[in-house]
Amino acid sequence: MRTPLIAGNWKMHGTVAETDERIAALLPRLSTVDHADVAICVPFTALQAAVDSTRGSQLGVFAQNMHHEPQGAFTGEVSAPMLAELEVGGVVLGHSERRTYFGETDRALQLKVPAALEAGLQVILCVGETEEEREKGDTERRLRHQVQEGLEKVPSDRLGDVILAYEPVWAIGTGHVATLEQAQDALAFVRALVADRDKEQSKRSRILYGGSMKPDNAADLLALPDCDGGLIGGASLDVSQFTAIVEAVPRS
Ligand SMILES: O=C[C@H](O)COP(=O)(O)O
Repeated sequence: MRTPLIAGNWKMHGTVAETDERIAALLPRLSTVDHADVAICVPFTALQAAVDSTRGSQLGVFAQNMHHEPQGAFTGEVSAPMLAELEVGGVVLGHSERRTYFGETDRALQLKVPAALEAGLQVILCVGETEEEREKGDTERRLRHQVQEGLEKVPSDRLGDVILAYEPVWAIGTGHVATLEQAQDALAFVRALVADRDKEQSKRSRILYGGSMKPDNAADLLALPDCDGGLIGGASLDVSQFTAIVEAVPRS
């Protein structure tokens, strides 16, 4: 009932030329994929090229950030209507790198998430604890805060439209993937937090795992009961690895 999503977060990788080249290699390998949604999240400067070269294909294109206001005196920022005008399909919000390096706050996300939905964009809202928070036993407290704040201004009937990505910060780019038990516990906890707002909507919520997902661990993670896909960083830059992860999605 929930279509799995495999989203490749390219982060700050991909000139226009590299984007065209990678998409050209990727599309033929996705032509038989009908069991999952697949998307790439590319830098702002590559969005137009990515939209143009994926038009009519099953590969979606997401941005990696946006401002909550539709326009205004916010030098260097890009708004949700601007992304929608480019025919970008969605946006990643609250990635831990934005929280850590660029001061992204839960309060800002409270405004960004509904603004993106309002503009017709899909949203992948990232949440996850640091290593220190996990060691202190604060994982659930951290996730509760991030999920509740991020969804606070989302109307109840749109809650299930928000894709959540559980990404333990200590697993991102480290090769140190969460155990299956850690991942399932956190994914189920995130779904329960949505259910606290609206149980029916929580059954629609797609919840992804992210953090060192690779071809050799993807099948086990993607088979977890509350795992509806993956947000893939490093491995998404390699067409063979990314395709292998898409192929690892269970066919129901
Ligand atoms: O957005 C993706 C995550 O940060 C995961 O990155 P990674 O697969 O390189 O660990």
